[in-house]
Amino acid sequence: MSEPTETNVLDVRGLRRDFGAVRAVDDVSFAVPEGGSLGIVGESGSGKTTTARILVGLERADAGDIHVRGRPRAARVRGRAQRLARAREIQMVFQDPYLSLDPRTSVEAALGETLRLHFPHADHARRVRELLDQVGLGTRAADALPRQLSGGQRQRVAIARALAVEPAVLVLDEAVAALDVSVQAQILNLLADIRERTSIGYLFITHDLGVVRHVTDDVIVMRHGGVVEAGATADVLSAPRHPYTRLLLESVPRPGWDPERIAAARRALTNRPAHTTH
Ligand SMILES: Nc1ncnc2c1ncn2[C@@H]1O[C@H](COP(=O)(O)OP(=O)(O)OP(=O)(O)O)[C@@H](O)[C@H]1O
Repeated sequence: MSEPTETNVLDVRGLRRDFGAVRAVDDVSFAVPEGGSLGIVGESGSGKTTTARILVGLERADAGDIHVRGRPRAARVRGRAQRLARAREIQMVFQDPYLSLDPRTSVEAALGETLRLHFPHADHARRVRELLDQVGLGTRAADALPRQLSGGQRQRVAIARALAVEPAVLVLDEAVAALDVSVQAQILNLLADIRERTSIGYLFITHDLGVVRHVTDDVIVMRHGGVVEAGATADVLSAPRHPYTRLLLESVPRPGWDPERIAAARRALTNRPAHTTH
């Protein structure tokens, strides 16, 4: 893999994490160019979330390194200034914004709090309006509490709060999985618009190949902690090379979907050694 560069907002090399005997993340490497969008797909337990948690600093890596805009991401931080600088590198949006939004804090107060922490001297009222506008929420939403908003609106608030920090990379961990299909489409369109207007890089962690197809340029497929296939999304989805990727694609329900055939393919795959690459 090439050296970390400043034109890549994110470079990850040789990431590894063991939990006892389980190798949750096994020599995982990838890069996200400026303004790029990478999908990480794989079934439950394949190591996607652990990878994301290492990136944002919720979990430590046993090996590997992470560069943001060509600079090494510190494994440990000391003090407030370093912690804030680190948060400005990578922000994460989770599946359930209920868990990350304080139920007693209005949208405006939540955004204001983040802005005060990171940009104490800026004009916060103006920036709150800009952020609400950027995520398609009118200023009327400013006074609302999380419970007064729909799931899609809450996710817009979570995205606005992440953007408030002006991060280099936004990690979206199953960020649309809990939403209705039509709301999902709205949020994915919103994220695509934001990407067009900024140099932010996206990392979409998802089990949903439909999401990957619509919003990522490149994709890596994870299985048992390792990367079994990587490439341009269009190529990987139209001509998958690894049997596991083919199985994932066949598992997407569609007309003519045959559960028997998928079960047989799954059985065949289970008998293969876990770490074959092609
Ligand atoms: N804190 C932990 N302690 C022990 N094992 C863990 C821990 N976190 C994850 N694992 C194990 O690591 C492996 C990868 O889990 P991970 O959650 O990263 O997968 P995933 O692909 O994100 O799955 P999901 O979509 O269900 O979140 C699994 O075998 C899981 O049981």
